[in-house]
Amino acid sequence: MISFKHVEKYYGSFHALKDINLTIERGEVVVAIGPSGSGKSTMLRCINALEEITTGELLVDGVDIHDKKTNLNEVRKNLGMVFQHFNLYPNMTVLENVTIAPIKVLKEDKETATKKAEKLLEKVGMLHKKDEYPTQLSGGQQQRIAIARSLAMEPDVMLFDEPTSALDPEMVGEVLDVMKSLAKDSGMTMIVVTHEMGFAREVADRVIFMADGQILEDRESESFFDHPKDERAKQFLSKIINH
Ligand SMILES: Nc1ncnc2c1ncn2[C@@H]1O[C@H](COP(=O)(O)OP(=O)(O)OP(=O)(O)O)[C@@H](O)[C@H]1O
Repeated sequence: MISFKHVEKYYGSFHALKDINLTIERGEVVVAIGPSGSGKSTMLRCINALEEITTGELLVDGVDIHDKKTNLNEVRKNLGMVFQHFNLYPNMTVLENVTIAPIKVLKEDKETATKKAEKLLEKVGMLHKKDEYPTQLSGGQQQRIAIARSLAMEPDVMLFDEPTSALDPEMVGEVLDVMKSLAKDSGMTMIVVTHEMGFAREVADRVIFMADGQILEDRESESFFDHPKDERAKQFLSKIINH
């Protein structure tokens, strides 16, 4: 469903992604880990063309998204993205934040969009806040709403870019719990960039370890955590675990 073939990415003269080859199948939960600056976010952002690739090929459901002729809006409808910062609309209620895109983009009528939004808000434990405004809510609550907002577009794939790293520690768990249930109950294809190793170990089917713009490991999660092969992956894990 997502396929990188020999993808290279430069920012000016800086080589951010080096020969990335990666295939992600429908329903897989893939977690990308690695040191800061290793290219994880860049890789994720290339998938919905928030970043352009320099060379190589990147297919999403068979569509070459970096082909100038591709209608990116169509492709992006199927790719939900949750960022570190939640970017909710501050002047809209929680419910309006979740219904706006389905009404405007998917042309759903208000009643259908509202029913769907309420179900999703219930799923992320935020239905009781539907008439409040984002600024009245905690970071963890806002991030759960951001997840509901993405899901309202009924994407095939959810991309998460360090969704818990801007949160106070006591709020991380509630967001990870929502993501866990999404991974386990919905069969959603998910690609998650995170520093949360417990989450990766528990939820990921596969782990990708990146360093210096390269994928150094791409393996089933359990085997990766039990026996990392790459020296840098070993060091990375031992540093994180000893912290
Ligand atoms: N717009 C940009 N212009 C120039 N360099 C960039 C840009 N975005 C990212 N980079 C550089 O590319 C490298 C990879 O960045 P990226 O954000 O993908 O790393 P990351 O692994 O996600 O790191 P972190 O865990 O800190 O978010 C970094 O060295 C970063 O400074």
